[in-house]
Amino acid sequence: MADIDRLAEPDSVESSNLQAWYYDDNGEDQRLPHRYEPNQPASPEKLRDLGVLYWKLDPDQHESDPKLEAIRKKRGYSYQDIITVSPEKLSGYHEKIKSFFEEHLHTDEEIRYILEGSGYFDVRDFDERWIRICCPEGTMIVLPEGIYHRFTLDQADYIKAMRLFVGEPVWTPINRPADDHSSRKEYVTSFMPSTAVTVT
Ligand SMILES: CSCCC(=O)C(=O)O
Ligand SMILES: [Fe+2]
Repeated sequence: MADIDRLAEPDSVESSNLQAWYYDDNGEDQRLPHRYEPNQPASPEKLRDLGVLYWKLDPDQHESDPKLEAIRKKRGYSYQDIITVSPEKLSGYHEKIKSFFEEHLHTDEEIRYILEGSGYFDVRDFDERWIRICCPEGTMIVLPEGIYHRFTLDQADYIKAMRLFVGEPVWTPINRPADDHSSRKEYVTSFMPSTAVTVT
């Protein structure tokens, strides 16, 4: 394997220290962890099967990180900017926070690298359950095109994240229902177990 491929390889199921769990929809503040009692962890295999990729990186190195460079090059991430989400830093904070938490998909990958603070991405599995992915500082996460998801801050109310994109960025959310959208159909065909083609 070439060096760049090796460097750009997502964290493996074995090496992952990502925390994810099934979301207890108990009506409480979205910023709370929403773990079941007892907790129901979602495994790295499960996230892999849903097409979610992640890396643990060193945010102190983000301006000159060979690993980040390798990921950008390998995956064609030509665009990057930095977004800070907090009541003080983000204009239109209340509307944006609300729209981030509406269940939606995108016509491209959603790529975020958490430089400071923390938050939660929730992704839908194929049994219609939410999986909450804890994203502390240093987490780089890729949600595949067409996956239903949402984002919330946690109770610290602060995240600073790098947003990456292939080409000119399109941040538009397509709210659910979007089952007939080509990005959704493509996602379902690629990742939903019952539609996977078995060759015997
Ligand atoms: C973690 S970045 C803030 C959220 C966001 O940009 C999004 O959900 O699109
Ligand atoms: Fe999104």
